[in-house]
Amino acid sequence: MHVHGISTSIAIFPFPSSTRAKPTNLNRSLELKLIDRHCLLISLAFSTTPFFLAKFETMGIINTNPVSKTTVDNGLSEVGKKQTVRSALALKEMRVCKGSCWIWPSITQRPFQAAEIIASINGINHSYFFSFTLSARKLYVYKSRVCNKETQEAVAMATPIPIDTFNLGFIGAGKMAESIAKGVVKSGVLPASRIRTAVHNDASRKEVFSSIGVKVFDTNKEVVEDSNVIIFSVKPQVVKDVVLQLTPVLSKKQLLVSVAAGTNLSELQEWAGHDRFIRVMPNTPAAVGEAASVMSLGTTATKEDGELVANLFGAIGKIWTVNEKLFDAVTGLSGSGPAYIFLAIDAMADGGVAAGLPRDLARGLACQTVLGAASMTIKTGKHPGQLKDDVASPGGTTIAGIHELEKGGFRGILMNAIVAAAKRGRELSQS
Ligand SMILES: NC(=O)C1=CN([C@@H]2O[C@H](COP(=O)(O)OP(=O)(O)OC[C@H]3O[C@@H](n4cnc5c(N)ncnc54)[C@H](O)[C@@H]3O)[C@@H](O)[C@H]2O)C=CC1
Ligand SMILES: O=C(O)[C@@H]1CCC=N1
Repeated sequence: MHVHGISTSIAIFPFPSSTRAKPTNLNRSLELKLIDRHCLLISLAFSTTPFFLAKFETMGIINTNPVSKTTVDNGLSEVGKKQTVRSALALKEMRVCKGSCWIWPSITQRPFQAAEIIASINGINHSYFFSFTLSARKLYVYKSRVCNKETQEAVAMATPIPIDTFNLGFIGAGKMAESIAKGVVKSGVLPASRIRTAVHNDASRKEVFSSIGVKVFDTNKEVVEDSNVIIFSVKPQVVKDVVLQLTPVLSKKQLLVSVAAGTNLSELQEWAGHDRFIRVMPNTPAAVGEAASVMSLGTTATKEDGELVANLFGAIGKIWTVNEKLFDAVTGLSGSGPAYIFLAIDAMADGGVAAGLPRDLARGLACQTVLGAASMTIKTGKHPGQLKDDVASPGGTTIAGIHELEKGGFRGILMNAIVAAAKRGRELSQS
């Protein structure tokens, strides 16, 4: 977050008066901005642009990483440290951090080191440190928790979700929520007592969730008020209304997640007035710990938020992080995919029955065959075409079966199904 439009006056402190009078690149390298009565922004401009990066490297103020100048660095040089000390002393002189003070170093090494120095000189307790990226390469010091609404929001957004005690709430007690809840409880990653939901019209859903041990409220509002992480698991057609209805009770301390197909992060964030959002596309095998999920982080979801969601969905299957533009394709493949395979299993079982097998045996064989083939593809890492060749003996049974599948356009049909589902996801996002 940038500190939008609340600059009332600017004071540049840590440099000798001669340089203060006539700003140079050097004195712009470290400045304190008084951004309101209680808030200060320390802008470490020497790391903001490649131009200054190069400039201050030449001046010997910073040590940049020879490999990457944007992500990792070697920390402050001795000169840079001295500058930071001067800046910290100026802060001390101003008594900015007397009492409480919040400090946000950004993710790179230099601001973090500078934060350490400033904290130590000003007696800021480390518990007030947030490794939260308010701005890629800046450092913010706030005198009090509540400088103004924006600061309050920044504090809330920087508040980590309590990993060991957080409550998980589902808005929409449907099939997908049930699969996730069952999987999460079964995996042991979260006890049922920390999961909440509310039933809407269908009262039978209450029993389904209660039997898992999930706390079922009467209203969505109660779910929101009692949850740190909230998963929107209603249908795409109603997700907008549901989010809008809950916006007044959402807090920026909460992490929001949506599993709705065809609903973009930008829309979700706008409706919720809340950027701490993560979009996930799971699938129902979550219920048995075998989900295939992908996720994409919203604007202010933190690295820790991403880890929390990855941990949650990782406990009920596999999860990948992808660019959000891939979501419709993912929805067509893995989101909807279990249905294609259930259809295939059913059809294979029917084929077995047609060939003379008892129904139970036919279904068991079909299921285990699908499971075995998927597992073998993953475990061997071999191309599925190679594995297919290994099954099909010359002039044998398999190639006779494959011949029939190919005549019916088996592969093309499956490909079309995924493309059609992806297209439908795109349509939903545009409607
Ligand atoms: N079912 C699946 O395999 C997958 C579903 N999804 C997504 O998950 C979401 C939910 O899908 P399903 O669970 O299949 O649907 P579902 O119809 O089983 O569940 C939706 C639930 O939301 C409830 N609901 C409706 N209006 C509500 C409101 N105003 N407040 C609270 N609850 C309300 C309904 O009563 C229903 O129980 C959808 O957005 C879907 O795109 C994503 C991946 C896979
Ligand atoms: O059919 C649907 O729309 C949802 C999304 C992915 C799976 N089920």
